[in-house]
Amino acid sequence: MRTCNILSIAGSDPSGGAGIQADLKTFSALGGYGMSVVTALTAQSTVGVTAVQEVPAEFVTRQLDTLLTDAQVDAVKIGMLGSAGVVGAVVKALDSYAPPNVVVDPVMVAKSGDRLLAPEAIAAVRADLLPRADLVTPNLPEAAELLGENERRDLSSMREQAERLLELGAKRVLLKGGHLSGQSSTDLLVTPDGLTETFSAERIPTRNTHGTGCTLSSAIAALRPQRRSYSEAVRDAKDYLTEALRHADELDAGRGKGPVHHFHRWWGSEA
Ligand SMILES: Nc1ncnc2c1ncn2[C@@H]1O[C@H](COP(=O)(O)OP(=O)(O)O)[C@@H](O)[C@H]1O
Ligand SMILES: Cc1ncc(COP(=O)(O)OP(=O)(O)O)c(N)n1
Repeated sequence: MRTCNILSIAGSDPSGGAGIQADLKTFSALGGYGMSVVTALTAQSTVGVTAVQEVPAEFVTRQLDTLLTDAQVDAVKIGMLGSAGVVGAVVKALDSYAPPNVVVDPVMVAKSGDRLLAPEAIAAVRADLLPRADLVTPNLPEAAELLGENERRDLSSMREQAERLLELGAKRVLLKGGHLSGQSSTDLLVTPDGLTETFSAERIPTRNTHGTGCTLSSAIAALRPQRRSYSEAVRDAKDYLTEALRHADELDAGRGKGPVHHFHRWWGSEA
């Protein structure tokens, strides 16, 4: 069987914990062949982001056209886009090349509190990008921003917010509960047929959670072509992330919130 090509359209994180670097590690660990289109450069460590350098939208288009006129991709993970211009460039490419399995992580603010999406670009993500997503994976603050509502902190309000996010046009919504507290970390998958599935994992007691959102969305993109459904891909992606969190304290990548560990040895089974 041909190895699946998985494309990350995202920003660079020199610390290797999030962004393009996390995505490519995840794709490789899960048996995919990773490709990347860089949308922004960040000067970033485990402590925080000190600067962001946008990639001009025209150059994002050039990267996408050059790659997608040559290679067939089996899934796309979209992360940090930075500006409305880059959102527009990505939307245009999705329309031109119609890649399958588009997973959108609507990255807005890093855990360090630094902004990774211009406030004026949120409207373009809502109106133009979400309707082209097979799955959107917001965390709780991102869901609230997309809906123009307050952040919700309980499962039944999360379910209502996920349903309202579906109305914005994404085919499926995985609302992530990593920002809640408690013994478990629970995410909700809502699909237009009215089904809601709960994915719960042990909450790993570590401060090294840099890149959890990037890792989860790229694991789903890598696994979707290898699984029968989004539900199976989310289940296995969350298992992969939970193990990467469990081993995070083995790394020493800086003084702040460290990255998760893309630990290869345990992973090997196919559905
Ligand atoms: N300490 C933890 N233990 C286990 N899973 C976690 C932990 N923190 C976050 N997660 C999981 O990581 C994924 C990303 O969650 P979240 O932190 O909400 O997103 P983001 O990184 O985009 O802010 C979710 O599946 C969430 O349940
Ligand atoms: C370049 C880049 N892209 C995305 C993020 C955000 O990553 P995420 O996994 O959502 O969470 P934190 O890294 O903020 O914990 C980023 N920081 N940098």
